[in-house]
Amino acid sequence: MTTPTVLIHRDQALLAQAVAARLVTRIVDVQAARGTASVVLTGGGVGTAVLAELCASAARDAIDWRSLDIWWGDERFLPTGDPERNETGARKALLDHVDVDPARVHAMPATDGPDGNDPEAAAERYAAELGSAARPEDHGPVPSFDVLMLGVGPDAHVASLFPEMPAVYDERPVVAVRGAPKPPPTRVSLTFPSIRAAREVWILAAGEEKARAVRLGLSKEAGPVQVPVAGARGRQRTLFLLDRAAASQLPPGIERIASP
Ligand SMILES: O=C1O[C@H](COP(=O)(O)O)[C@@H](O)[C@H](O)[C@H]1O
Repeated sequence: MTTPTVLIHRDQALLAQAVAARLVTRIVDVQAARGTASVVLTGGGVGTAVLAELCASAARDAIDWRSLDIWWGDERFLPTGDPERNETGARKALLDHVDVDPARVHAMPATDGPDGNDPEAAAERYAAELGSAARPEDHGPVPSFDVLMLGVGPDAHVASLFPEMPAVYDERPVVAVRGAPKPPPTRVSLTFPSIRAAREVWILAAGEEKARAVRLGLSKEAGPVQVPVAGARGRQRTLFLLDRAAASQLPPGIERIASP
């Protein structure tokens, strides 16, 4: 697993702008090299703010939107269009405003989808969709995503992998989560093996309430079972992209790069 690099921006607004700019550069670079790129989106405050900033940026036109695969790291298992669904937030902030190929927007199933109110079946369906997109060179059941973004909860959860819950031990690519401590209780989530298949994992956190989770995620004090963010690492690169408040309790010895 890669050692994280920490980048600190002044506040959440600047963090979201900087991550949006970084995302454009990453996608454009990958598309220039390979023709297509893949990103995994996150829900949550910063993740959605990044998409809104990307939508507002003139540089968004540098992306070949039709050659981009869009996946999700987790989803709240609710009906299509529910405002609490991560998909709904992403569509409103960005996807409804750019020329994506609908066949390449891989939303996680909703409760009104083909499996109805069965999150285990929805998880299996999403795993199958990921499996179909994986190529031999990925050497695994999911694609080697070019960028996988994750928000962090104050309890250090990432995607819908909550501390000490069964999903943190699961080796399948996608799991159903029942009884999540943060509403809604029923969710679908990528697991650690799928997250770690990504070439780059970007952890996004803003605000004082995330400072402890960020510190634990960067320290050796606890492992991924207790501190899921500590288990989220990319194959080639792991970035912790923070605002100053979220970075206010970093463990000693962590290399950090700060912007004004
Ligand atoms: O419920 C969720 O929460 C996390 C973190 O959200 P935040 O608003 O505290 O940043 C998010 O990453 C995840 O996708 C979402 O389902």
